[in-house]
Amino acid sequence: MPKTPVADLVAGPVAAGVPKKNPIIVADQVSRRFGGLTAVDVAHVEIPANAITALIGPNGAGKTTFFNLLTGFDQPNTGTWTFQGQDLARIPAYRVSRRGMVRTFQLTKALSLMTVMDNMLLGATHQPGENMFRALFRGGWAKREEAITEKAMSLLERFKLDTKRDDYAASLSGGQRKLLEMARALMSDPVLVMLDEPMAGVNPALTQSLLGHILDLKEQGMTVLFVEHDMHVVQEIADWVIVMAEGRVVAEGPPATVMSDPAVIDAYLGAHHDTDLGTLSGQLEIAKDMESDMVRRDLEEEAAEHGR
Ligand SMILES: Nc1ncnc2c1ncn2[C@@H]1O[C@H](COP(=O)(O)OP(=O)(O)OP(=O)(O)O)[C@@H](O)[C@H]1O
Repeated sequence: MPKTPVADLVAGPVAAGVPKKNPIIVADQVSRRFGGLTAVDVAHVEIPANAITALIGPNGAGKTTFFNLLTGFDQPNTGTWTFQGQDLARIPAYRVSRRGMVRTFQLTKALSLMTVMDNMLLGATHQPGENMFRALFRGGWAKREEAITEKAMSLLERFKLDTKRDDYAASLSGGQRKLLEMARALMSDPVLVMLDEPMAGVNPALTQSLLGHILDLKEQGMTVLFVEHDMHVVQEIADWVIVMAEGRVVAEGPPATVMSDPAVIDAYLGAHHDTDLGTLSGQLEIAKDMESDMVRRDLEEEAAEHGR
């Protein structure tokens, strides 16, 4: 899948907050404070439709909090945003997903104790317009269930998880869990897929396959917004990169431009004074550090969850 040319994405000079030709999300003055800490303070940002956008930034920059706000899992102190032109601020998460905006999570303990197939069927409850009671009253529940199961099977085949359908999600490897999260998200035919660190905890054998699946989403007409620490991944698949630091959007642009932007280098400087930040390889070194941190945390959490 070729990268989308910058000229097709932006409707102004490349800079933080630049308007997009075809924005799927437009956010204004979005802030979230935790006590005295301002975790998110985004003046204006637009996410381009039908493209893959990476949201990057040092640890604690506010990326996950911003994701949580956009998807209704957290409430802002101030701000408004639209999704496909519709006001979405303060709409609860389950309604957000019905409108076609889904996100992935690390699988929670409860979901780990369900089978792979049950996880998929759970994803279907977020179908746009889907409502169990409505389906029952229409008398088409059995048919509907059959169709949902078929859809789940075909997605599991696509993600090479079909042989695991009756296994508990807890028994999957870190990478397979990521695939399951993505497959589950697709059960609701989303317009926008938001992936929070899709590569964290994924071993190299599955990395290429995951990248391929993300590129496929774009090819199928979906928009992808993902948080990622691995700059190799960002370089490889992102059409556009948005950089957050201390809650703000400090830079935006195509991957190559952003990586050499002084504001981005400054944003990463705090924790890494010794690294040569003037070069891409220096930045990649930082990214690898951060990634291994994420991988370690992910593995520790997984081990703690399973009492291993
Ligand atoms: N529920 C919370 N209560 C208090 N502080 C929080 C809460 N959630 C996030 N924070 C703080 O808000 C800031 C932004 O955190 P956030 O997790 O959004 O950053 P991030 O960019 O996603 O970081 P990372 O790359 O490490 O995941 C951090 O200082 C964090 O400690």
